[in-house]
This record gives sequence, C-alpha cells and structure tokens, in this order.
Amino acid sequence: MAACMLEQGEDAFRKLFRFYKRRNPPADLNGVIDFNRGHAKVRSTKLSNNLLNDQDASKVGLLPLHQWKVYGLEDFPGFLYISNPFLPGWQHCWVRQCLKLYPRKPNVCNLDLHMGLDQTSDLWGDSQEKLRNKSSVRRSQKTLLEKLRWVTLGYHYNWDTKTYNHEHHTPFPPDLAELSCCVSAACGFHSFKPEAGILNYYHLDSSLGIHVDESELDHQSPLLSFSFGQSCIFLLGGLTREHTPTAMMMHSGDIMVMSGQSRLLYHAVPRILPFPGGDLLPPCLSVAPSTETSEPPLIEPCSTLDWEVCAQYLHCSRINMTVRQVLKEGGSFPQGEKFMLRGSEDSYHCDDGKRTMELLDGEDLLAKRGKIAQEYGM
Ligand SMILES: O=C(O)CCC(=O)C(=O)O
Ligand SMILES: [Fe+2]
Repeated sequence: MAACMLEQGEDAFRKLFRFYKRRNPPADLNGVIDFNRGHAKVRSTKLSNNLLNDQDASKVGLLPLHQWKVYGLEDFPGFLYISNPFLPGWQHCWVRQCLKLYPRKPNVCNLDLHMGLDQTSDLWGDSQEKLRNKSSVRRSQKTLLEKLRWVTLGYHYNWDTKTYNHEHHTPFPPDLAELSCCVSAACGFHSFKPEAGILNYYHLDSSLGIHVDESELDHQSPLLSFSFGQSCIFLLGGLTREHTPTAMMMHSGDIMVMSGQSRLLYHAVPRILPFPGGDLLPPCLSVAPSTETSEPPLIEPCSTLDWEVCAQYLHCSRINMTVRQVLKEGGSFPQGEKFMLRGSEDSYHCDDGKRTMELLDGEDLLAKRGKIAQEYGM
C-alpha cells in the first residue's frame, strides 16, 4: 500500500521511486493521480482562447485551444497537465519524427558513444524491416532502434559535465520548435525559445532516475514534456529529496508544462505501464491520420508503412520529448564557468538496474564525444 511508504524522511523520494519501480509484487497504483479521472488535488483550468489561434494549432497537429483539457495540481503552482491535445492521427507523425528523423545526424544519441558513425547514421533504415517483420518470437535480436535510449537536439546536453556548451550546438528541428512555441504560447509564454531537446526512449523495464533540470541558464521559461506510446508513472517532488513526491500517470499524447515554482522540482519516471487489457496500443494511437492536411504541411503525414514500424516499436515502448530554453533572453554562456546539476548521483537511464551510460568508462565517453564533435564540426 502506497500510504506505508509516505513517511517523511531523508529519502522520501527514493522510497516512493523504489515502491513504484517494483514489479514483484506489483505496486498498488491507487495513490497515482490520473488527471482524466479526477482527484481531490486536480484543478481543471482554462487557457485564454486568444493565446493560440486554431490555424496555428492545426498546423502542428493540435486541437483548437478551446477543446484542450488542461489541469493544474494543488501545491504545484506553475505545473500544467494537458490531456492529449493532438488532432486524431497526428501523434503518428510526431512518433515517426522521433524514430525516423530526430535520431539522425547531426543530432546525438546514446549509440554514438559506443558505435561508429557509419553504424549510427541511419537507425531507421537499419531497423525498419526487422521491426515490421518482428514475429511474436520474443528473443529475436534487438534492432538499433530498440537500443536507442536518448537523443539530444539543439544545444546538446552533456551527461558527464551536466552542462550545455555553446560549441556543441546543431540546428533545433524547426517542426518541433513550432510545436513547442504553440504549446508555450497557449500557456502564456510568448517568448519561449526552444533551444535544447532531450528525447528519452523507454521500454517496459526502463526508468528515469531522480533529478532536477537546472542545467539551463534560464529558469523563467517553462520546460515542455511530450509523451507518446505506453503510459508511465511520473513522480513530481519538491525542492529537496526529503519532500514526498506526488505520483501521476502520463499517457500517450499528454503534454506537461513545468514552469514558475514547479520548474526546478525533483522528478523521475520509476515505471512504464503497458496498456492494460491485452491491447498493445492505447485507442488514441489506433485512429488513422486524417487525409486532410494543412497547406503546406509542416511535417509529412505518416505513411501506413512507416506507422507499421512505429506501432511495432511502441507496443512495448514510451517516447518522451522535453524541450527547454537554455539561455536567458539576450543572454549568453558564461565564460569559463562551470554550472553543475544538483542531485546527479542517480544515473538517468536505467533498464532494470543496468545503467546505459556505463557501457563505456568516463575516459572512453569523453574521447568518443570529442570524436563525434570533431567529425561534425561541433
Ligand atoms: O520521460 C519523462 O516524462 C521525463 C523526462 C525528463 O524528466 C527529462 O528528460 O528531463
Ligand atoms: Fe527532467
């Protein structure tokens, strides 16, 4: 029972993290907030309709603003949860971008750290046929897409130093920038600049360790988080790990906004939850994309052939994209100064205890990163 874990203490976040990560016996999920089902702490919120026009919304695949279901959470000012505001079929396009386009160079991914660039230049090309034809035979060899854990965009986050660096920057994908600007504008942040992205790729045994996203130099701007595929338990805590976190579900299509007093809170993903009842995907992903597209389309519609690959991948995976503004308005990187992330003792990406970052030791990692940066002139 969750309540027995809710004692205050030095390690309250870790206790609840371990509670929800546990599989055997499975954790009681009664204490987990599901925004669509209501909860004493959930507040339904309306965004001002004039913040995003319907045409701009539809261009990036979002419903008209007046149809969005938006929630706040008691005790978490600045936190917003938007329950799947995507137009039917549009999640397909964004998932396809996450699997087919964003892992491409010059973006950086975990596989670059222990594989040659010739092997990681086209993960989609390498994996698509194998995924499309994947039978129910469980122990078939993992495709490169299935080995993907993270991709960084724009200012590339350095997992070792926990910093961004002005010298390690590539163009931020314009389509994702536009989606992010629409969502941030809808939430009242008109001058948000999408400058860095971290895409996390989770499987059913993955988790994301306890952390605060404070490496960005600008903390006034919101952090946007988009989720696709299988659901997860998300833990949102306080300014310290002593604060017992609140557990909530995130489902496919949902968007979370962390801003204001909620921007620098500890958070984590202890558990991925496969869609219940034997269906492999949630119903919102079963809707075929509309043949009507905006002119000119921002992103190419997802073909049936591409969706077969994405759907097979998502049967046991979750994709999360977080988008951040790194620099303050008119600001720049400090000269020769180090800015470190707090609470970094946990590795971020874990697959049932195995740390994906431990595939190489620190020296190898740095050497490999340097090589990638050099080859791409970053
Ligand atoms: O996967 C999620 O929902 C959270 C991701 C996250 O916290 C991060 O990338 O910093
Ligand atoms: Fe985070």
